[in-house]
Amino acid sequence: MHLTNLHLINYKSFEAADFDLDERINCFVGNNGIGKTNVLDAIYHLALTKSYFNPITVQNIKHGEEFFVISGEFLKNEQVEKITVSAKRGNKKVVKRNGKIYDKLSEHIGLIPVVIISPADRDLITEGSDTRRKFLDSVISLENSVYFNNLIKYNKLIQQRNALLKYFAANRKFDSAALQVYDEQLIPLVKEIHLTRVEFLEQFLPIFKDFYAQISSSSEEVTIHYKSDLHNTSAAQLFTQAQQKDMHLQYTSVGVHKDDLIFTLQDHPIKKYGSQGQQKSFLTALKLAQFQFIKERSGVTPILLLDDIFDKLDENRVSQLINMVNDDRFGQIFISDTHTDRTEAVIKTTDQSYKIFEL
Ligand SMILES: Nc1ncnc2c1ncn2[C@@H]1O[C@H](COP(=O)(O)OP(=O)(O)OP(=O)(O)O)[C@@H](O)[C@H]1O
Repeated sequence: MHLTNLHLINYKSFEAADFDLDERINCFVGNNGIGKTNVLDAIYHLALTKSYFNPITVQNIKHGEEFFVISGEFLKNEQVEKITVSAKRGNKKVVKRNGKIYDKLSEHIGLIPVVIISPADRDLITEGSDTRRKFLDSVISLENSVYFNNLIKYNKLIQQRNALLKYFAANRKFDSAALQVYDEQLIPLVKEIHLTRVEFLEQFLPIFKDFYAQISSSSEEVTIHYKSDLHNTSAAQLFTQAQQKDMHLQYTSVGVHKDDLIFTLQDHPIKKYGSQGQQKSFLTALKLAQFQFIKERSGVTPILLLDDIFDKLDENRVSQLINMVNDDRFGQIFISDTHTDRTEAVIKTTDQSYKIFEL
């Protein structure tokens, strides 16, 4: 699958732009702030119906304009898929597939698999546990709709349970039986979500470690620990034990919405002890493992968006990375970089067709 052309109107910094794309490698080069990342983001937007960098739709409309349109033609299984995403101030976003408007944007997810590797991924290391859970959930959900639906049910029940705890506090009462009605519905969901996460990580971890070893060409030991209260305590016990605390806090303090992933390098948290290059290598390996996982499960090779990829990596890691993507495992790739010469020199070492767009 690949994108053959991309057309933008009033998308972020672009008034109008057209790109006829190469089937393999496309590089967008130019100075800081020129719009390289915006092009990659437009492709992400076409695939996943939202921006990777700014989920607030109106803020993706060019300043002073009323609407944006992104359209692109993908060639998938020898069929053309024309996708259009448009948004007008004050109106809902419209996504069309071959001229037909989707009733629900979620119906589009999965048609065009895309993986982005960007400096913004550092949030996965620096930010709170919800960022890492979102990543974990998005990778699993893409190929497991039961998991996705369980998560939706679970989150709804937690919201309702929290509302009940607030009601108890406001009315100075406590009804353990009413709380248990929620706990009984939550318990099987907690068990399933926890088990799916454990099983997923067992499969994902070796792929991730393998990519890290390739990029770093070293024996630096990296791993991902799945932190969860559910490893040692049953869901039923957890909810019962936390009842008093939850009453006091007025929210549910235990459950799979408190799980986290701990990223380590040589057994130490990478957040505190990893260099910038090691952190970038870690995140790149994480995203490439996501790529591999989606590819294996869906049978479709995702489009790979490499934003500012050469920044902070030493020459050795850059060349390892390029060696890796110069492989039949990968399909169409988009790269953004500030240096035309550097990009061209690196890309020329591959035996792939490429186009360079100077912005
Ligand atoms: N809604 C918008 N309307 C107009 N301009 C916008 C909008 N949103 C973002 N921009 C502009 O887009 C530019 C950023 O573009 P982008 O992030 O693609 O740059 P870049 O070429 O990747 O830069 P760098 O090399 O620094 O990463 C900024 O100048 C920003 O002001």
